[in-house]
Amino acid sequence: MSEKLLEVRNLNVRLKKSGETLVKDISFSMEKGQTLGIIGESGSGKTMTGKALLRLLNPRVFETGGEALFCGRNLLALHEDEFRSLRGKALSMIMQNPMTAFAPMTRIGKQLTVTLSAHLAIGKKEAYERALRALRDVNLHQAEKIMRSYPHELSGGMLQRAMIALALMLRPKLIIADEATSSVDAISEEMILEEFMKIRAQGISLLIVTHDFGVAAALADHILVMKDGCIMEQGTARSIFHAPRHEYTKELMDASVLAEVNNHAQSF
Ligand SMILES: Nc1ncnc2c1ncn2[C@@H]1O[C@H](COP(=O)(O)OP(=O)(O)OP(=O)(O)O)[C@@H](O)[C@H]1O
Repeated sequence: MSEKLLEVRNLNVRLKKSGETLVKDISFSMEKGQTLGIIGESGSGKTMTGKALLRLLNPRVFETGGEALFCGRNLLALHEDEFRSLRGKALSMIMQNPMTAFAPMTRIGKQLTVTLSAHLAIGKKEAYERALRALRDVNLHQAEKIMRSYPHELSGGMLQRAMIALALMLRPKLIIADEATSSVDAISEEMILEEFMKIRAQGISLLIVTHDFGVAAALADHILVMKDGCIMEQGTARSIFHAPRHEYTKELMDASVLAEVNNHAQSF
């Protein structure tokens, strides 16, 4: 029998001040090893959904309701300490802007080793060796040099890979990736997609937030389509791509194909 990894029930996000609801009682679930793509146009509530699950929304601004059971524990209700020990270890994230994942004034190596030491009972040398291995695993060959570098000394694509290394280091059960390829060039995008494919092959579940049908098509086995904070449709990638039921999904797919063609045309 398949094992539930994440079960989201009636998740909602509201702006405290205006009372506006940005995510409207959405429900979905993920099985172990599954890759789910959340797709929708700008402003549809994809990022809010990912951030709500990771508890990254400022509680002074946003109110989050509903349940998000991760391995049976409600992420939204866990005590801060419990949640912190889960985030990074069992649950990690890859964001659109890798600069937000790293502290700007601390060398990459220090950030990786501190993360490892915070979660595992290992010494400094072991942490250093593991961090090096994690960087090499994502094809960052000059790993020693990268360990000595500050975030601003790396290219966008390299930093994105370093962030993937950081996310993978503790062998999480689930990685939430938000527009992870949006801020890099086409070559880096291709490489990052390859890294995601490797992550999938290791049986780690992925929740991919993207506006790009191409990214979702390359990676996801299940798709959830969002609009105005609601789920318009969800199902296997095959069913969504081959027989979309909703007009909005068709429009999104057409827009994505058009963008792809335009990108291609610009490269000539
Ligand atoms: N800090 C904020 N304060 C108030 N409203 C916000 C804030 N951030 C986002 N929103 C609103 O929440 C809604 C959902 O935004 P969200 O960022 O989740 O969209 P998205 O689907 O991820 O789009 P994009 O791909 O452009 O990031 C939008 O209407 C947006 O204007």
